[in-house]
Amino acid sequence: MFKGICRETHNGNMVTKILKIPKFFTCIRNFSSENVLVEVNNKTNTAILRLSRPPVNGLNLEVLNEFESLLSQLEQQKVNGVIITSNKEGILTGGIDIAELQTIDQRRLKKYWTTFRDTFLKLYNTPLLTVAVINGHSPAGGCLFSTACDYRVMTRNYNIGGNETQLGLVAPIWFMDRVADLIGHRQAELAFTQGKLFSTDEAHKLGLIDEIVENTAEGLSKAQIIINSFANVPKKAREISKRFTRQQFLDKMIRDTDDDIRHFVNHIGSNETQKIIEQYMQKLKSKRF
Ligand SMILES: CCCCCCCCCC/C=C/CC(=O)SCCNC(=O)CCNC(=O)[C@H](O)C(C)(C)COP(=O)(O)OP(=O)(O)OC[C@H]1O[C@@H](n2cnc3c(N)ncnc32)[C@H](O)[C@@H]1OP(=O)(O)O
Repeated sequence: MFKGICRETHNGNMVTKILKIPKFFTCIRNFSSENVLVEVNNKTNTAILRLSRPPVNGLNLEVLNEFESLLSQLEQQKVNGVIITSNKEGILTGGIDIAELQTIDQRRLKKYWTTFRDTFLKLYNTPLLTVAVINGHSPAGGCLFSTACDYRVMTRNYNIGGNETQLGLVAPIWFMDRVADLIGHRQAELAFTQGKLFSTDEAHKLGLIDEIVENTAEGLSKAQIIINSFANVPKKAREISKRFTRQQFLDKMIRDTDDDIRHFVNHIGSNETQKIIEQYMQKLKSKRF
């Protein structure tokens, strides 16, 4: 017997069921964590990771730790590809859970930012094939994490980009670098100085995303097609090529670790930024944009 976990919503409550599935019939391996649902299709050996942290899949410390650990498990299992999406159509993630930024405790800020960077690096650096199915809004941290994937498809009529400047915050330089890799330096400069969120169409025209899809189902099947298209590419050569094309960015990010963490702690931990964050949270709650 194979044990799987199935999570369903009944009358608004999340219910977790332990399933006993005869090995012979199993086509899904399922090892979800608290905030990230995972299923691996035994036939295609492809994993789908669905962010599942109501209300907006905010990236708090727990989500980041779970995500990083699940990716490590999938690397060990040598899956053929990983598809990253949201369990809630309409929002990939609202980015960093702002509650994590509402502190001047330097040790907490340092811990959060170290984990945030490590999780991004894990995704950016994984030898696995990764496809983001952006099935909803993807501001700030959400956009950043999707740029770490090898390929991005996005459903229509949502927004993606680095909006930090609009909030009175400054995005990390490596987010700017990564976006510049995809859309070019000039467009990245305009985007970050304005804190611009792009529509799906705009993001596609610029190259921030690779393809537009109509809905999550089409996104998932498109992602599988992309993963399949690598089936005949020698695995080792693909992995080394991925590493080589990403090496320069990686080296810079690692070289700048101490400066980046210090800037984050000083920037977010200042009373001035704390006021800005507090005001933004109030606006968000009262929907005054
Ligand atoms: C000077 C040197 C500097 C050096 C480097 C420093 C580096 C600094 C790094 C700073 C980086 C920041 C990156 C980020 O990710 S910041 C977060 C940015 N995210 C956003 O601005 C998104 C805000 N949210 C939205 O736009 C919308 O909520 C949504 C995601 C489009 C969804 O809209 P929808 O209408 O469906 O839902 P609501 O708006 O009603 O939201 C539902 C409840 O969720 C709360 N919420 C939303 N987003 C967040 C969030 N990111 N964190 C925490 N909470 C969030 C919202 O308030 C609602 O709560 P309520 O039900 O209690 O009212």
